[in-house]
Amino acid sequence: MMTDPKDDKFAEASGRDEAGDPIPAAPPASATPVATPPSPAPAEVAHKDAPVAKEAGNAGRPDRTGKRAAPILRVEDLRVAFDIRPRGAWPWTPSKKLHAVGGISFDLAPGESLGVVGESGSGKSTLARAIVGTIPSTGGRIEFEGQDLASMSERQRRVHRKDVQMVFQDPLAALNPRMTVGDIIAEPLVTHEPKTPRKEVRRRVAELMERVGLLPNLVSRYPHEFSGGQCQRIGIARALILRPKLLICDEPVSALDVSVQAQVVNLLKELQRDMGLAMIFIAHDLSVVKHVSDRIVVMYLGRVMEVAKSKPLVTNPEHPYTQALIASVPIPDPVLERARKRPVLGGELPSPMSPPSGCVFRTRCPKAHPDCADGLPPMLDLGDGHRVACPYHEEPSVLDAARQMAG
Ligand SMILES: Nc1ncnc2c1ncn2[C@@H]1O[C@H](COP(=O)(O)OP(=O)(O)OP(=O)(O)O)[C@@H](O)[C@H]1O
Repeated sequence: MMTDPKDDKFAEASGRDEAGDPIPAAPPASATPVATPPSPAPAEVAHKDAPVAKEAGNAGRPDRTGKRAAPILRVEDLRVAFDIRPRGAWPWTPSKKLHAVGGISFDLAPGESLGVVGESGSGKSTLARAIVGTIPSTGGRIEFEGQDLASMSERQRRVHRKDVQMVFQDPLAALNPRMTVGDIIAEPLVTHEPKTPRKEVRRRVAELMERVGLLPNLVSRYPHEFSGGQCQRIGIARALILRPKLLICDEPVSALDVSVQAQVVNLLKELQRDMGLAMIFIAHDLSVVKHVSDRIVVMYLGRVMEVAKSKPLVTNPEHPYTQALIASVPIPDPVLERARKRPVLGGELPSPMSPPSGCVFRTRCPKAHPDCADGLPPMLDLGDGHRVACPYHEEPSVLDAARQMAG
């Protein structure tokens, strides 16, 4: 089973998280161009008589009194579709709809960290952009601090843009090559709070550079003088300068070397905890997501397949898709990896222009039943915030089959 710490690419962890899992270690710094200081869907059509969860989410952590905090973010039956017109088509040719997000629901509590995993094309970035407000939703509702995003006034939108910040996948591409690092980090502050005295701007930039592990005296350098990991630290500092309440990290480490990935993952985890940030951490790699997330949402073709706290999701996944994702995580040791037999997720992700009827995963599901084509599977509540969109989740796990194959 992939959750064995030995199988994990962060296995050289120096400590353990509260779930008892190893946390990624900060490996020795790789050669870098400049010095870095020591780093400080609700059920729609149920086709079984099964208990149905109202939401695919769960408003976050209990506070000291045991009460659950009101969610900072509530996503309810969110849909995002794009109009697609074939290249070279006549202007009057009717466009087709590409359903990138097809009815997603979850909650996020203040200070909670939520992982979102799924293959490329499952709608993760579209979900992120809809929450930030850079693309409109075509259905459902996004509430931030109780305010419906779609009906916000211009003033409320400005506040929302400050409170919700993003860290992007390609750090170098996300930074303006003509601006100094100091100006890049300061830009959101100067734009949103233009009356901030220059001395205070400089102070906050220096403080953040130090906090993310960059020497403040590099403030006048340009992005090309930094390594990929350092550029991502610059991107993180820029995202934090407005002291946001929610940080959305969209594949923040996928473009980085594996050794640097662990450093950046650790940094994000530390910042999230120390600053009490709510965080959505998007990645296709479950072994990265589990280290930073209190809970994980598993997406497939624009829909939620499973939601649970990180530990149970990884050790006891219920949905065949989650099981297949876990079974397909490679083992870093090439000998063990060659010896391992694992069920490979067959076929390609279907086109979101014409998704399968019923359960969208059924065309690749090793457990598919004929009635999976009949209607959307119910989102079943297994207790403790664990929800799964599969009425056949109690059948033997795909992972059990993998273990048997491996002998
Ligand atoms: N602006 C757009 N116009 C048309 N289609 C889009 C647009 N943005 C995304 N899509 C499509 O929506 C679907 C979901 O894309 P999205 O980028 O959200 O997935 P993802 O899970 O983030 O994948 P990746 O990990 O590759 O970024 C894909 O089929 C993609 O081609």
